Amino acid sequence: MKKIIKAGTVVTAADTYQADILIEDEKVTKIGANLHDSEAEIIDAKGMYVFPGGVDPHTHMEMPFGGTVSRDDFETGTIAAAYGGTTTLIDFCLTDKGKPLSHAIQKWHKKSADKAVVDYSFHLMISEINDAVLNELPTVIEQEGITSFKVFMAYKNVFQADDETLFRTLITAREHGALVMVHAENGDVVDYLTKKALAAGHTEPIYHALTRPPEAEGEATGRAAKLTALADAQLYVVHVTCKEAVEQIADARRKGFRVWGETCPQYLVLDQSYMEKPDFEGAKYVWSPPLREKPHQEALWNALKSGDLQTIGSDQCSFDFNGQKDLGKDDFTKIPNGGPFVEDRFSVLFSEGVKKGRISLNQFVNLVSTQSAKLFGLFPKKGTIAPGSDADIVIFDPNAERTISAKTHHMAVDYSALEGMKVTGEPVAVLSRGNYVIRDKQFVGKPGDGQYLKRKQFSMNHKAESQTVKM
Ligand SMILES: NC(=O)NCCC(=O)O
Ligand SMILES: [Zn+2]
Ligand SMILES: [Zn+2]
Repeated sequence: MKKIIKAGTVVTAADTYQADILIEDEKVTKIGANLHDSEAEIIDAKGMYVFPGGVDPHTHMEMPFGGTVSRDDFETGTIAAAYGGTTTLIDFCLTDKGKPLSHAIQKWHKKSADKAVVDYSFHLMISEINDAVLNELPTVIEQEGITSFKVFMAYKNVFQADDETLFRTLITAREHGALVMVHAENGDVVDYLTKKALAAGHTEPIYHALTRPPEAEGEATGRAAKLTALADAQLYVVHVTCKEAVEQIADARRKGFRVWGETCPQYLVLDQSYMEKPDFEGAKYVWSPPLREKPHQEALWNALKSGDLQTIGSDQCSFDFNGQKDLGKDDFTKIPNGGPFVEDRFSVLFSEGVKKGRISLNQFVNLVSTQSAKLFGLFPKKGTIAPGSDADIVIFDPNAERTISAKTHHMAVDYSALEGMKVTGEPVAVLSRGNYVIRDKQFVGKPGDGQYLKRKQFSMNHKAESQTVKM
């Protein structure tokens, strides 16, 4: 069925203009004034922004972690994403040492294929480099279209890889045109500080933050950036939380190295003091790296504005407060790390960023959609509104006001980290490849309609930043 989105304000990373959009066969086919087609359904977007669907580069759906499994799966998680204006997400596929990579990838396909309501793809965790892994990687890249590898520099004795593994992954990624992602914290330092805190009898949630200082994140970020330079490779640092890490990324970029950084809405709007809430409520705010003291928020906003950080991920990894977070009631190290944000990523950035004058409208689109599509090999199919692009479109009321609450959100988790927060701006309708997933603020999609996306390789002549972003 053809559709024409009429009279909206179309916003891309590069432009803001008034136009109609014709959608045929899942694609945008025409953009212009006064478009007409007698067969098309007309969608009135007067007074609305028309954004490309959000691309969330960082989610963990139904992920085994911390002795439990993250609460939102590919069904509830992608429905919540759609409500929030996200039409593509890239989830982290966890591998097991000693097992074929294909084993993990098949597991992730099984979890997602019949459940996802919007399109999705996978990053692949690399925990070891050996002949078996090296032999399998060309298939992973060419047949599965997985062109980004994740290495954890933290979570000692669980996911943490050593520097040799990181360095060899970087070299391998360069050879295969893939992008390496790191969780950058010095896991050995964190492990030492954690043991010391526990030995001193400190068990409360706040000690999660106190044992993971910003310096440990800055050190690991700098180390990863330097190894990237040495390997002549390309690096994406996930969930950057602090000034120390931003400085390392900015420094590497100034020197011309191919290093990018992501932050998450939680680090922009919440701070370390939340972890001191009484009655164990601080556990709701346990992420790794942890929430930081308030001044770091300023550094992150400045980095988004200046371009030192380029993307916003949700790091969706939700655990119920009752029955999951409380695994750590007597020991902060047993609190499952992570929180629910896939639904709120887009509107929090609009409300706190654009509405409060911290970033421009076009920077907003770049951060929540375009730049992730470019870096992860999905552009221009995803991440923009242009003839030939998938018709992944958000019709957004910039003046709608609402209060975030677990009572009304669509994630499967029993709390919201943003309970009571007022935001301005809300998706009214969301299209995924031309089909409604959200209509009149209600979900109308279908589990299984989301398609798995094979992604392009990261080329050495990558043009990720060549398109001008309006400031
Ligand atoms: N960030 C977090 O606390 N949980 C999700 C796993 C990760 O990204 O490290
Ligand atoms: Zn992480
Ligand atoms: Zn994560």
